Amino acid sequence: MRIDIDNLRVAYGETVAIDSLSLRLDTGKIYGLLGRNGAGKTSLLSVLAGFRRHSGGTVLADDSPIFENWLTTREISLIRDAGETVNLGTVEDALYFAEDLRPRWDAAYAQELIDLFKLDRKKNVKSMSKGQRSAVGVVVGLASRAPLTMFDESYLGMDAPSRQAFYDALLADFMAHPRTIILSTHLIEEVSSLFEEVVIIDKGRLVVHSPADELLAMGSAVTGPVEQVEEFTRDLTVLGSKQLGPTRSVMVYGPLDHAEARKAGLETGPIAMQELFIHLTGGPAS
Ligand SMILES: Nc1ncnc2c1ncn2[C@@H]1O[C@H](COP(=O)(O)OP(=O)(O)OP(=O)(O)O)[C@@H](O)[C@H]1O
Repeated sequence: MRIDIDNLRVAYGETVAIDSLSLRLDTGKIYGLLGRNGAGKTSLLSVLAGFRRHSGGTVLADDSPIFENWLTTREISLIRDAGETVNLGTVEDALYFAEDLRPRWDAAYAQELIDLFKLDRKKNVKSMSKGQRSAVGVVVGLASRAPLTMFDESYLGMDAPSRQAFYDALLADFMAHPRTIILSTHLIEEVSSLFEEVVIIDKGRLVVHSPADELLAMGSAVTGPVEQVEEFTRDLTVLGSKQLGPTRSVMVYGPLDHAEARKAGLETGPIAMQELFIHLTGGPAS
C-alpha cells in the first residue's frame, strides 16, 4: 500500500502533535519510525490507521482517504503497545475477531505464531502477562497480512528471545508477502537492521526520511592517536568521543573523506544509528 501524506497537521486542542508533515511511503518496504517521547509517532500512526481524524492536510492510502473509509481501513493494521487492540476475551476471541475483520487473514500462519510464542488459545488476554499480551498483538498484526501493517512499540513488553523471534518472523513473512510495514521503536539498535528506510520526526515535524544505508553513511567513527584525531576532526560535526590511553575515537556527522583519514594514519568505521538519531533529535535529554 502506498501512503501519500501532504502537509499533515494533528492537534489536540492547543497541542500540535504533527505539523506540516509531508511524506510518501512506498509499497513493499519496511520503514523505521523514530522520534523522542512525545514527538508525534503515535499520533501519526493513529491517523494512518483511521483511528483519528487529522486536523489539516491530506492523507491517502493508494489514493483513497482513510478516515471513516471501511474498505481502506480493513487493509490497515495498527498494533499498539502491549496488544491493547486485542484486549477483549480470550486469545481465540482475538483471532476470531481479526479473521472477521481482515480480508487477508491467514489462520494457519496465526497458529504457527501462537505455537512460536507458546500462547494458550483459551486464556483470557486480560489475565496474561504484558509480554504475552504483546505476543497476541504481534500474532494478530502479522497474520492479518494487511497491506499497511504498523507496530507501535507493540513488542516492548516481550523478552529478548521473543522479540528476536518476532523480528525473524516479520522478516520471513515480509519476504514471502511483501507489504508496507512501519515499525515505531525506541529500541533502535535492535531493530535497525530491518529498516529499508528511516523516518525521524521531532516535535511533530519531519527531520529525516532516508534509506537506512544513506543515513548510516552520514556517520563515522575516526580512531587513532589523540593529536591526529583532533587535528582531522577539528572542522567536522563531532557527536561524541571516547579515549582509551593514547587512542581517541571520535564520532562525526557528515560526509567524510575516508581515504584522507587513512592517509593521516587514522582508522574509520561506521557508527550506530542510535548515535545519529540522538544527534538529529537534539542530543541527550537534559
Ligand atoms: N489524546 C491526547 N490529548 C492531548 N494531547 C495528546 C494526546 N495524545 C497525544 N498528545 C500530545 O501530542 C504529542 C505527541 O504525542 P504522541 O503520543 O503522538 O508522541 P509519541 O512520539 O508517540 O511519544 P512516545 O514515544 O512517548 O510514545 C505530545 O505532546 C502529547 O502530549
